[in-house]
Amino acid sequence: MSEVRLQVKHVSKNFGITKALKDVSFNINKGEVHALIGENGSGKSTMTNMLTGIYTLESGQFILDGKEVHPKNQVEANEEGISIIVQELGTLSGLTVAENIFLGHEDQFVHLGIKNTAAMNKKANELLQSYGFDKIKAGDMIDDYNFEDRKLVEIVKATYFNPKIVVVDETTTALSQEGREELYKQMNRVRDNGNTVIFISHDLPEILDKSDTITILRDGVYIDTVKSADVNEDDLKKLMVGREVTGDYYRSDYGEKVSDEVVLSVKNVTVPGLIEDISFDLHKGEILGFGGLSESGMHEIGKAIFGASYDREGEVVLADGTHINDIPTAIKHSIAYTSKDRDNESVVLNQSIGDNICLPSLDELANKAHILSDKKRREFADKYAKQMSVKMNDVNQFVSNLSGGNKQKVVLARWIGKDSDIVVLDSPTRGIDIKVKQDIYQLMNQMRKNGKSIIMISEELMELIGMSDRIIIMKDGNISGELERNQNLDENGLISMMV
Ligand SMILES: Nc1ncnc2c1ncn2[C@@H]1O[C@H](COP(=O)(O)OP(=O)(O)OP(=O)(O)O)[C@@H](O)[C@H]1O
Repeated sequence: MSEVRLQVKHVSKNFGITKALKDVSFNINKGEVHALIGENGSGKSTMTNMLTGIYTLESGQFILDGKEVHPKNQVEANEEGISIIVQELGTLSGLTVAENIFLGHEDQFVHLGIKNTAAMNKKANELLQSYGFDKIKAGDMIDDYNFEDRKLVEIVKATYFNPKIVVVDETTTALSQEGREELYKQMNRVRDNGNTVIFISHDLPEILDKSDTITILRDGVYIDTVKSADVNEDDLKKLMVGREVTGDYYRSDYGEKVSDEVVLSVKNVTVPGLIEDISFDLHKGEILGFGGLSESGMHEIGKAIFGASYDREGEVVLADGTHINDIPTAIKHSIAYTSKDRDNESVVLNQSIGDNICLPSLDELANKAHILSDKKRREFADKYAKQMSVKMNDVNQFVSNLSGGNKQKVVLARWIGKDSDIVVLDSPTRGIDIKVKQDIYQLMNQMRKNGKSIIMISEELMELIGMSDRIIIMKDGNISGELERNQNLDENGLISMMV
């Protein structure tokens, strides 16, 4: 019999009229990776945020190794032996790598009121080296590192002190293949030390492969706890959604000819240090996929097209000869863009769902006197929020209060509302549950059939293979290969061009 590490007892949490968790009880054992799954907004992060002191526990109990814990913040949670790697950026700008790793635990480096920065950096460098993250230097500002490397720093921060429970909240889809492997390695290490990982992910094959036990939540209600070895993907889908999930997931067509009409040309584009002399054409009605490792430069392609790169050289030209050099010109000429760094670059967190959805469409929605009525704003936002199944009370709710997947749906709703002709999607289904993922794939397929052109940049090799007419693979800032849509493509074929 495995020993119980954490008892979740009658836990409930309300946010205003939203009942995020309703009387949830279950146990988590020592020495296991325990997955927590459920659709967007089902209460997974609310549960783990309370356990890790990010939210306050409203009613119910967390019993850790037989003792009730009630952390009021993350530092207190760490002291109880609980840590978390969050969905979005969990490191703080303006601090060094070492300061981030030891945030809230600097006391160990303070003597007679003076912080010994050299000692802190030395300890941090030793840790980074022991994880094999030598490329990251303790004394550097965290801002000098990209999203992926900052996640690696978070892994160190959350695991170096050998905690009893590490929560990994929807982190893997923010990482490239190499980053994921690093994370899995650390998750296994935690488990092999007899400790516990609470693992949140929407990737069901990954859940089945990496976890020992799975607890399912639906609409804030506890559904079941099962052994991973006893279930398959379809069982999990049914438990999550409450009914059989059927129908095509990805596109099912092969051999359809893509139009020769070029809608956008990228010519000799260089962003110093990131991408070098990149050229390609995008065709009408085409889904063009971009894959690669984190340092490959593929995420910069989206920014470069949208006029959002600093120091870009070369040209991005539309079929009518318009040059895209800045974001307003891109939006004016019907280009849409969603960034991988959702909270910093895609949504305006401190604005409502309605404002976020209407943002690029304000000109079209306003009357001749440039006034936008509240009714019109609400109707427009409501229509597209509902089309994307955003789980919300109403469109006046702040985006900062939405679950991660629902924030992503708002970003997509904005651009569907705008009805752009060229849509650049960086990591479009990150953090999105299986049902909405299926909707998004169908939507992309419909957009393609309607003559829209899509660039999809993704770490998800299966979605690249499943959805793209053509896939460009990037490596070290250059194009390392190109593949046409065909039934025989597999992940290994792509990976061989990426590494
Ligand atoms: N700070 C908050 N204020 C108001 N409502 C919130 C807040 N945090 C979460 N909620 C709501 O609680 C519900 C559960 O959200 P939660 O983030 O726990 O879902 P989740 O299962 O983690 O979803 P996802 O898979 O999208 O990350 C949602 O309806 C969400 O909008």
